[in-house]
Amino acid sequence: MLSVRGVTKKYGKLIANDDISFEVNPGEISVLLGPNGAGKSTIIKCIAGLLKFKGKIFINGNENKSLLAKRDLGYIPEMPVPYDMLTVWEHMEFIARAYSLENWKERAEDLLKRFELDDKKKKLGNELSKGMQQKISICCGMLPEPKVILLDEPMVGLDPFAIKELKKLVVEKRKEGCAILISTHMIDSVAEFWDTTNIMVASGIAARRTRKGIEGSGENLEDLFFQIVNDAKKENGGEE
Ligand SMILES: Nc1ncnc2c1ncn2[C@@H]1O[C@H](COP(=O)(O)OP(=O)(O)OP(=O)(O)O)[C@@H](O)[C@H]1O
Repeated sequence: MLSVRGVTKKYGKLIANDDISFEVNPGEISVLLGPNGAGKSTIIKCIAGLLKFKGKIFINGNENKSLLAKRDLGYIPEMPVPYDMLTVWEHMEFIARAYSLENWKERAEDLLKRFELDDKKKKLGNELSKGMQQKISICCGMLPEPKVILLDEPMVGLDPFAIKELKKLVVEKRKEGCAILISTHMIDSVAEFWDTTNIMVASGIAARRTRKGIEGSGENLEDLFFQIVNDAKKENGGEE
């Protein structure tokens, strides 16, 4: 389970996350929606332990910067950063060693196959296309079988086959009981499988919904998103 409690993150004077709280339960796919600059990547980086912040974040009950929390956490960043001088297969080996994984080779082979990297095992990180970099980043993030998974704009740069495979993988992970947080602008790309959503506007959470709630009220997630963002803009004196 992921628990974010009262997180505030400032970059100098700019408040990027203002007292953010939410939870993602095991077996739940939660989507973080919001316009550019709303603060989605910042909260994901705070959860991943990459930024200092005020507040508390727990991964399965452990503070996010602890080793126990890191063991349970998988992070697929918005911008993949493969190691230039490691081959695709060496990326898998590196992660396996870093996490002291046992019996990982078959799983690594399977992941590489699913994302069509199995014939590119000898290619170096700096020889990969942007989409291939994103794919290796997904494989690296998933190899340790994390229980809490963060995906920041995961579909960007992927071809339709990889998008389909990633969606399948995410749904499988939900079935296995993982807590999954996906940040995206592409509402369509998560329409089939989201369970809960937090809509971020101007560094805060402007609305939360469950799929059941939306379906019960006859609302549509995309219409709701535009309405909430436009209302927030009006409140802030901006244009609609
Ligand atoms: N390293 C940084 N230094 C200073 N300001 C930053 C930094 N990173 C982000 N910001 C600012 O923090 C705010 C939130 O940015 P963030 O990247 O979290 O938004 P986002 O919702 O992920 O946006 P996008 O959808 O465009 O990726 C923005 O105003 C951005 O300019």
